[in-house]
Amino acid sequence: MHPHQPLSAPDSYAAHATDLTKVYGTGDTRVVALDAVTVGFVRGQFTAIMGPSGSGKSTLMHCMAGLDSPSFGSIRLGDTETGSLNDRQLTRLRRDRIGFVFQAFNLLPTLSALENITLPMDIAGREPERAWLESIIQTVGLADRLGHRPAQLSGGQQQRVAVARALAGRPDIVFADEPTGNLDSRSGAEILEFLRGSVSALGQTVVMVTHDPVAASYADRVVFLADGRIVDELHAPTAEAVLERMGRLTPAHQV
Ligand SMILES: Nc1ncnc2c1ncn2[C@@H]1O[C@H](COP(=O)(O)OP(=O)(O)OP(=O)(O)O)[C@@H](O)[C@H]1O
Repeated sequence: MHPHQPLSAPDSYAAHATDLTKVYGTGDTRVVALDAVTVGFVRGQFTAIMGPSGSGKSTLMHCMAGLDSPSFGSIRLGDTETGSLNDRQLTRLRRDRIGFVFQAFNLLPTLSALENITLPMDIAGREPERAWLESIIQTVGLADRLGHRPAQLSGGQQQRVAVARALAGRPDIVFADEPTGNLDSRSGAEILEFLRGSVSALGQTVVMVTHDPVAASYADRVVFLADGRIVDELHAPTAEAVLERMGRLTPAHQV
């Protein structure tokens, strides 16, 4: 062993991108959405990704989660280089090791809350760990709603189902894309508390794209993107500090 190991040894990252570049289109329509981004998400941390509209937040998340493929560069999830996987292996990795929460909940309308929560595991043929599942259902406060269909639940309750679904399989990492974007501030705060609690109490790793400085203040770290590059980061952020940094990144014509 080398006596001077770096503080963040490679295996301390749940996900890591090196020189990640994504180019859409060609010629006149060519857009460099990500420009040689190198970033790591440490296990057991809650990271928020912020930046002006079009700065590459969703592209970064989609590439890291294996929903989109990089033009150049490499991505590691745990110790797996995703570039070396074929489509089937990538689908399985997404299913087994990644949890997703989307702005639009994405629940299946014909299934009950409980069936939605366990669906990814049912598809994978995995038995949920009972104690874990029950603790998640308790934590998100859904115990008395498990038989309800999504249409019988409020937006906040539907998003709680989606968070429980993302956590149920104990994924290596949860990616949340604007999870509070469709919620009133009280329901949004609940969802952020659950995500925060899954990191602090359960050791989950969460990466969340958001436009909201208050939402970002629940994270351990905020990474700021502008024009496809990481331009800044904040640790232990306050909403005020995030707002101030965002103000410096947003071009005057967008204010
Ligand atoms: N499928 C696509 N085809 C072509 N261009 C795309 C595609 N997806 C994204 N882009 C472009 O890449 C750039 C980054 O987009 P991205 O959606 O990652 O930004 P964002 O920061 O998530 O924006 P927003 O906050 O508005 O959601 C933008 O210029 C966008 O127009």
